[in-house]
Amino acid sequence: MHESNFAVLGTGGIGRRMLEVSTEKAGLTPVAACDRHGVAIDHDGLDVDELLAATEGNVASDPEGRDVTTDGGSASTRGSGVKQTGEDAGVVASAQATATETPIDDVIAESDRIDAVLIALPNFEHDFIPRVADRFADADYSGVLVDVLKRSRVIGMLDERADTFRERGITFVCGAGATPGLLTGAAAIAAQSFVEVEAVDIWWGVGLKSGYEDNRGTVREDIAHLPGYDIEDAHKMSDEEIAAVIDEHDGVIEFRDMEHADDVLLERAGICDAADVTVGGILDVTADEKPTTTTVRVTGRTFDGETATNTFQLGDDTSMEANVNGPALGYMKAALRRNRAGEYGVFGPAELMPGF
Ligand SMILES: NC(=O)c1ccc[n+]([C@@H]2O[C@H](COP(=O)([O-])OP(=O)(O)OC[C@H]3O[C@@H](n4cnc5c(N)ncnc54)[C@H](O)[C@@H]3O)[C@@H](O)[C@H]2O)c1
Repeated sequence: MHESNFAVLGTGGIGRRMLEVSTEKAGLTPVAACDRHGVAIDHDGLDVDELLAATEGNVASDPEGRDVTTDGGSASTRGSGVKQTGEDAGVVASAQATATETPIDDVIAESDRIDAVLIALPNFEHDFIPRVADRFADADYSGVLVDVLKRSRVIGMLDERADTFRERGITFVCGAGATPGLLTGAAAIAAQSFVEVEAVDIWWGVGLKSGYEDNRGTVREDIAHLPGYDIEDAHKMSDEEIAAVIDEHDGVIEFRDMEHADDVLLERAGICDAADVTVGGILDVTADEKPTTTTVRVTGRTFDGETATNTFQLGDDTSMEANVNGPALGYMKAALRRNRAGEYGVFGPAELMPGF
């Protein structure tokens, strides 16, 4: 088995769990992790237990540009037990980390010794992740980049960079979380029974009571999918305003017709038209139980003229973190194999599945 090392950009709700899950995957050593305020790098392998203990209840997820104090908490989060700003916020609380104003550049400076980079950064500017990828390419990084982004429009921005990635020897896997990611891959497999796919319906359920504090970033981004909001609104809203939206829905928010990249990722793999894909779901921050079972339905026509629906469901006891991070690391391993074989460019999760 090949041993590979990797870095995590962003140690928020997702990135922290990425480090934790990686300790259960074979042949992966985390060697770098950063957030907005700090960076930890150890080419012999980070002490994940220490890093997780130091950052427990201490995620530096303060969205850029909002009013924050420097005394240990934004006005809105002080007293909530979640330390989001200030000198010891986030990864710098770990003995392995140092404070820095250039966390991503600090990882890039070491990237000639890093096989893969998992990007678990927020997506409040659509081109943020593509621009981060540019910085790696500009530094002549050669290796794997994986993101867990959600928005359809970002895939095209990455595609525009595919030639550069190929020149540099970068294998980029985009949209490799749960949805898009795990569920997109499941749809690609379910489609194999058919010669023509008519519809792909993705319906997710997330119960986030105990995980809410750690996943404020994701909840904020989800609110941008509600009618009347966009990501700029969600970015600028105070924590109180976010809480007010959640309260208006009694803590249970239903989303319809979300701009999730499952659509363009299935189209680019030749499975169906993007217009035939719908994504929606229910987020419940009042309970840990999923409010609805996460289900993928793929309807199509078989070679012998039947129309049928293949259905894939997640177990109700699998958490959002399990369904994002297991697949992200799994797709990273698939990308490492491709990278070693000299396959470079931009790949979606469906392209790493059986072909159509
Ligand atoms: N595809 C999926 O199924 C799925 C599911 C959940 C979350 N996500 C995505 O995962 C991403 C992360 O979500 P989260 O809940 O962990 O967010 P979060 O706000 O908790 O964490 C973001 C992290 O990025 C760091 N960060 C922000 N700007 C930075 C910068 N300029 N330089 C260095 N670090 C920076 C923050 O300090 C924080 O550690 C989001 O984009 C979200 O959409 C995808």
